[in-house]
Amino acid sequence: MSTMPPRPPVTSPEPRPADALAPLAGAAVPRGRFITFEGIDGAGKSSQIAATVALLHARGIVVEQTREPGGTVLGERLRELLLHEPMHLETEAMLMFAARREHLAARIEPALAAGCWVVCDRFSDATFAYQVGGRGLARDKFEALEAWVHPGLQPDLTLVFDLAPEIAAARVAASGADPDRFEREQRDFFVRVREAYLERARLAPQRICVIDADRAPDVIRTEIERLLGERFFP
Ligand SMILES: Nc1ncnc2c1ncn2[C@@H]1O[C@H](COP(=O)(O)OP(=O)(O)OP(=O)(O)O)[C@@H](O)[C@H]1O
Ligand SMILES: Cc1cn([C@H]2C[C@H](O)[C@@H](COP(=O)(O)O)O2)c(=O)[nH]c1=O
Repeated sequence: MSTMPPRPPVTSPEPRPADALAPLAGAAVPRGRFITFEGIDGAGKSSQIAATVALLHARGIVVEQTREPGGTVLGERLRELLLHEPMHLETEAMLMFAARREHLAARIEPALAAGCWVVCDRFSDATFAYQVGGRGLARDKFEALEAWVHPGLQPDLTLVFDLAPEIAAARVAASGADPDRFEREQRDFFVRVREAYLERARLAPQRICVIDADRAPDVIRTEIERLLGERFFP
Protein backbone atom coordinates (compact mmCIF):
# COMPACT_ATOMS: atom_id res chain seq x y z
CA MET A 1 0.00 0.00 0.00
CA SER A 2 1.28 3.50 -0.83
CA THR A 3 2.56 5.62 2.07
CA MET A 4 2.44 8.83 0.04
CA PRO A 5 0.34 11.54 1.73
CA PRO A 6 -2.44 13.08 -0.37
CA ARG A 7 -1.12 15.79 -2.69
CA PRO A 8 -2.90 18.97 -3.72
CA PRO A 9 -3.71 19.27 -7.44
CA VAL A 10 -0.79 20.33 -9.64
CA THR A 11 -2.44 23.62 -10.49
CA SER A 12 -3.13 24.60 -6.87
CA PRO A 13 -1.89 28.11 -6.11
CA GLU A 14 -1.37 27.06 -2.48
CA PRO A 15 2.20 26.32 -1.47
CA ARG A 16 2.40 22.58 -0.84
CA PRO A 17 2.37 21.67 2.84
CA ALA A 18 5.86 20.61 3.93
CA ASP A 19 4.78 16.98 4.40
CA ALA A 20 3.52 16.78 0.80
CA LEU A 21 7.11 17.16 -0.39
CA ALA A 22 8.54 15.02 2.42
CA PRO A 23 8.75 11.74 0.49
CA LEU A 24 11.15 13.41 -1.92
CA ALA A 25 13.07 15.42 0.67
CA GLY A 26 15.44 14.23 3.35
CA ALA A 27 17.94 12.02 1.58
CA ALA A 28 19.98 13.77 -1.10
CA VAL A 29 17.65 13.98 -4.07
CA PRO A 30 18.77 15.49 -7.36
CA ARG A 31 17.39 18.97 -7.83
CA GLY A 32 14.34 19.07 -10.09
CA ARG A 33 14.32 20.73 -13.50
CA PHE A 34 12.69 24.06 -14.21
CA ILE A 35 10.90 24.34 -17.57
CA THR A 36 9.09 27.47 -18.73
CA PHE A 37 6.69 28.16 -21.60
CA GLU A 38 6.56 31.56 -23.27
CA GLY A 39 4.98 33.33 -26.22
CA ILE A 40 2.52 36.03 -27.14
CA ASP A 41 -1.08 35.62 -25.98
CA GLY A 42 -2.85 32.91 -27.95
CA ALA A 43 0.34 31.22 -29.21
CA GLY A 44 -0.83 27.89 -27.78
CA LYS A 45 1.33 27.41 -24.67
CA SER A 46 -1.41 26.31 -22.29
CA SER A 47 -2.54 23.48 -24.53
CA GLN A 48 1.04 22.14 -24.78
CA ILE A 49 1.81 22.56 -21.08
CA ALA A 50 -0.85 19.98 -20.26
CA ALA A 51 0.65 17.57 -22.81
CA THR A 52 4.17 18.15 -21.45
CA VAL A 53 3.12 17.50 -17.88
CA ALA A 54 1.47 14.27 -19.03
CA LEU A 55 4.69 13.24 -20.81
CA LEU A 56 6.73 13.85 -17.65
CA HIS A 57 4.22 12.00 -15.48
CA ALA A 58 4.48 9.04 -17.84
CA ARG A 59 8.20 8.95 -17.01
CA GLY A 60 7.36 8.84 -13.30
CA ILE A 61 8.47 12.44 -12.69
CA VAL A 62 6.70 14.45 -9.99
CA VAL A 63 5.67 17.76 -11.54
CA GLU A 64 4.63 21.05 -10.04
CA GLN A 65 2.57 22.87 -12.69
CA THR A 66 2.21 26.58 -12.14
CA ARG A 67 1.97 29.97 -13.83
CA GLU A 68 2.98 33.63 -13.71
CA PRO A 69 1.84 36.05 -12.71
CA GLY A 70 0.31 33.83 -10.04
CA GLY A 71 1.16 30.45 -8.60
CA THR A 72 0.61 31.45 -4.96
CA VAL A 73 -2.39 32.91 -3.17
CA LEU A 74 -0.74 36.33 -3.09
CA GLY A 75 0.49 35.96 -6.67
CA GLU A 76 -3.01 35.17 -7.90
CA ARG A 77 -4.30 38.33 -6.21
CA LEU A 78 -1.56 40.35 -7.89
CA ARG A 79 -2.49 38.65 -11.18
CA GLU A 80 -6.03 39.99 -10.91
CA LEU A 81 -4.65 43.52 -10.55
CA LEU A 82 -2.06 43.09 -13.27
CA LEU A 83 -4.50 41.71 -15.83
CA HIS A 84 -7.33 44.13 -15.14
CA GLU A 85 -6.19 47.40 -13.47
CA PRO A 86 -4.53 50.18 -15.46
CA MET A 87 -1.16 51.09 -13.90
CA HIS A 88 2.18 52.75 -14.58
CA LEU A 89 4.59 50.63 -16.59
CA GLU A 90 7.15 50.48 -13.77
CA THR A 91 4.45 49.53 -11.27
CA GLU A 92 3.50 46.71 -13.64
CA ALA A 93 7.11 45.50 -13.91
CA MET A 94 7.66 45.63 -10.15
CA LEU A 95 4.39 43.81 -9.40
CA MET A 96 5.39 41.08 -11.88
CA PHE A 97 8.64 40.64 -9.99
CA ALA A 98 6.94 40.90 -6.59
CA ALA A 99 4.62 38.04 -7.54
CA ARG A 100 7.68 36.16 -8.87
CA ARG A 101 9.62 36.66 -5.63
CA GLU A 102 6.77 35.12 -3.67
CA HIS A 103 6.37 32.33 -6.20
CA LEU A 104 10.06 31.45 -6.04
CA ALA A 105 10.16 31.46 -2.25
CA ALA A 106 6.88 29.68 -1.58
CA ARG A 107 6.66 27.24 -4.44
CA ILE A 108 9.35 27.02 -7.10
CA GLU A 109 12.47 26.77 -4.93
CA PRO A 110 10.99 24.28 -2.41
CA ALA A 111 9.73 22.08 -5.23
CA LEU A 112 13.06 22.06 -7.11
CA ALA A 113 14.96 21.40 -3.88
CA ALA A 114 12.69 18.43 -3.17
CA GLY A 115 13.39 16.96 -6.61
CA CYS A 116 10.09 17.94 -8.26
CA TRP A 117 10.18 19.33 -11.76
CA VAL A 118 8.51 22.70 -12.16
CA VAL A 119 6.61 23.47 -15.36
CA CYS A 120 5.71 27.14 -15.38
CA ASP A 121 3.52 29.12 -17.79
CA ARG A 122 5.75 32.24 -18.17
CA PHE A 123 8.65 33.59 -16.08
CA SER A 124 11.08 36.53 -16.41
CA ASP A 125 11.41 36.19 -20.19
CA ALA A 126 7.80 37.40 -20.25
CA THR A 127 8.78 40.56 -18.39
CA PHE A 128 11.57 41.12 -20.89
CA ALA A 129 9.18 40.57 -23.81
CA TYR A 130 6.08 42.40 -22.54
CA GLN A 131 7.39 45.16 -20.29
CA VAL A 132 10.76 45.87 -22.00
CA GLY A 133 9.87 44.92 -25.58
CA GLY A 134 6.17 45.69 -25.63
CA ARG A 135 5.94 48.69 -23.33
CA GLY A 136 9.46 50.17 -23.38
CA LEU A 137 10.66 49.55 -19.82
CA ALA A 138 14.34 50.51 -19.53
CA ARG A 139 16.52 47.43 -19.89
CA ASP A 140 18.72 48.32 -16.93
CA LYS A 141 15.64 48.40 -14.69
CA PHE A 142 14.59 44.96 -15.91
CA GLU A 143 18.13 43.63 -15.39
CA ALA A 144 18.27 45.10 -11.86
CA LEU A 145 14.97 43.45 -10.91
CA GLU A 146 15.97 40.13 -12.42
CA ALA A 147 19.35 40.19 -10.63
CA TRP A 148 17.64 41.07 -7.35
CA VAL A 149 14.80 38.55 -7.49
CA HIS A 150 16.54 35.49 -8.90
CA PRO A 151 20.33 35.96 -8.98
CA GLY A 152 21.96 32.99 -10.66
CA LEU A 153 18.67 31.22 -11.38
CA GLN A 154 17.27 30.72 -14.87
CA PRO A 155 15.02 27.95 -16.18
CA ASP A 156 16.81 24.80 -17.40
CA LEU A 157 14.73 24.97 -20.57
CA THR A 158 12.43 27.62 -22.03
CA LEU A 159 10.14 26.98 -24.97
CA VAL A 160 9.10 30.14 -26.81
CA PHE A 161 5.98 29.61 -28.92
CA ASP A 162 6.51 31.82 -31.94
CA LEU A 163 3.45 32.89 -33.89
CA ALA A 164 2.37 35.82 -36.07
CA PRO A 165 0.32 38.25 -33.93
CA GLU A 166 -2.64 38.18 -36.32
CA ILE A 167 -2.93 34.38 -36.06
CA ALA A 168 -2.58 34.50 -32.27
CA ALA A 169 -5.22 37.25 -32.05
CA ALA A 170 -7.61 35.19 -34.16
CA ARG A 171 -7.11 32.23 -31.80
CA VAL A 172 -7.79 34.40 -28.75
CA ALA A 173 -10.92 35.83 -30.39
CA ALA A 174 -12.15 32.38 -31.39
CA SER A 175 -11.69 31.08 -27.84
CA GLY A 176 -14.56 33.42 -26.83
CA ALA A 177 -12.91 34.37 -23.51
CA ASP A 178 -13.16 37.95 -22.25
CA PRO A 179 -9.87 39.62 -23.24
CA ASP A 180 -7.73 41.02 -20.41
CA ARG A 181 -5.64 44.23 -20.42
CA PHE A 182 -2.80 42.55 -22.35
CA GLU A 183 -4.99 40.67 -24.82
CA ARG A 184 -6.68 43.96 -25.75
CA GLU A 185 -3.37 45.43 -26.96
CA GLN A 186 -2.99 46.17 -30.68
CA ARG A 187 -1.00 44.23 -33.25
CA ASP A 188 2.05 46.57 -33.00
CA PHE A 189 2.42 45.76 -29.32
CA PHE A 190 2.52 42.02 -30.04
CA VAL A 191 4.94 42.56 -32.94
CA ARG A 192 7.34 44.14 -30.40
CA VAL A 193 6.70 41.43 -27.79
CA ARG A 194 7.37 38.72 -30.36
CA GLU A 195 10.60 40.39 -31.48
CA ALA A 196 11.76 40.74 -27.87
CA TYR A 197 11.19 37.02 -27.29
CA LEU A 198 13.24 36.22 -30.38
CA GLU A 199 15.99 38.57 -29.22
CA ARG A 200 16.04 36.90 -25.81
CA ALA A 201 16.30 33.52 -27.53
CA ARG A 202 19.29 34.76 -29.56
CA LEU A 203 20.94 35.90 -26.31
CA ALA A 204 20.48 32.50 -24.59
CA PRO A 205 20.43 29.86 -27.32
CA GLN A 206 21.36 27.00 -24.98
CA ARG A 207 18.38 27.64 -22.73
CA ILE A 208 15.69 28.98 -25.06
CA CYS A 209 14.21 26.96 -27.93
CA VAL A 210 11.90 28.69 -30.38
CA ILE A 211 8.93 26.56 -31.42
CA ASP A 212 7.06 27.32 -34.63
CA ALA A 213 3.54 27.54 -33.16
CA ASP A 214 1.81 27.76 -36.55
CA ARG A 215 1.43 24.00 -36.82
CA ALA A 216 -1.05 21.39 -35.69
CA PRO A 217 -1.03 20.67 -31.94
CA ASP A 218 0.10 17.05 -32.46
CA VAL A 219 3.10 18.15 -34.52
CA ILE A 220 4.12 20.65 -31.84
CA ARG A 221 3.70 18.05 -29.11
CA THR A 222 5.98 15.65 -30.97
CA GLU A 223 8.64 18.34 -31.29
CA ILE A 224 8.46 19.11 -27.58
CA GLU A 225 8.76 15.42 -26.76
CA ARG A 226 11.88 15.25 -28.94
CA LEU A 227 13.39 18.36 -27.29
CA LEU A 228 12.74 17.03 -23.80
CA GLY A 229 14.25 13.70 -24.77
CA GLU A 230 17.41 15.30 -26.19
CA ARG A 231 17.81 17.64 -23.25
CA PHE A 232 16.85 15.52 -20.28
CA PHE A 233 16.67 11.85 -21.31
CA PRO A 234 19.51 11.35 -23.81
N1 LIG B 1 -1.55 24.60 -32.63
C1 LIG B 1 -2.76 25.19 -32.58
N2 LIG B 1 -3.45 25.40 -33.70
C2 LIG B 1 -4.66 26.02 -33.67
N3 LIG B 1 -5.26 26.45 -32.53
C3 LIG B 1 -4.61 26.27 -31.37
C4 LIG B 1 -3.32 25.64 -31.33
N4 LIG B 1 -2.91 25.60 -30.05
C5 LIG B 1 -3.89 26.18 -29.33
N5 LIG B 1 -4.90 26.58 -30.11
C6 LIG B 1 -6.13 27.28 -29.68
O1 LIG B 1 -5.79 28.65 -29.55
C7 LIG B 1 -6.38 29.19 -28.37
C8 LIG B 1 -5.25 29.73 -27.47
O2 LIG B 1 -4.48 28.61 -27.04
P1 LIG B 1 -3.80 28.60 -25.60
O3 LIG B 1 -4.77 29.03 -24.55
O4 LIG B 1 -3.13 27.30 -25.44
O5 LIG B 1 -2.73 29.77 -25.84
P2 LIG B 1 -1.80 30.47 -24.78
O6 LIG B 1 -0.50 30.71 -25.47
O7 LIG B 1 -1.74 29.73 -23.51
O8 LIG B 1 -2.53 31.86 -24.60
P3 LIG B 1 -2.54 32.82 -23.31
O9 LIG B 1 -1.13 33.20 -23.06
O10 LIG B 1 -3.37 33.98 -23.77
O11 LIG B 1 -3.17 32.04 -22.19
C9 LIG B 1 -7.18 28.08 -27.72
O12 LIG B 1 -8.54 28.24 -28.10
C10 LIG B 1 -6.61 26.81 -28.31
O13 LIG B 1 -7.55 25.79 -28.42
C1 LIG C 1 4.68 36.77 -16.30
C2 LIG C 1 4.28 37.96 -17.11
C3 LIG C 1 3.08 37.98 -17.79
N1 LIG C 1 2.74 39.06 -18.51
C4 LIG C 1 1.45 39.06 -19.23
C5 LIG C 1 1.42 38.14 -20.41
C6 LIG C 1 -0.01 37.71 -20.50
O1 LIG C 1 -0.72 38.63 -21.31
C7 LIG C 1 -0.51 37.81 -19.08
C8 LIG C 1 -0.67 36.47 -18.42
O2 LIG C 1 -1.67 35.79 -19.04
P1 LIG C 1 -1.59 34.24 -19.50
O3 LIG C 1 -2.83 34.07 -20.29
O4 LIG C 1 -1.59 33.45 -18.24
O5 LIG C 1 -0.36 34.00 -20.27
O6 LIG C 1 0.45 38.58 -18.36
C9 LIG C 1 3.56 40.16 -18.57
O7 LIG C 1 3.22 41.16 -19.21
N2 LIG C 1 4.75 40.14 -17.92
C10 LIG C 1 5.15 39.08 -17.17
O8 LIG C 1 6.26 39.09 -16.56
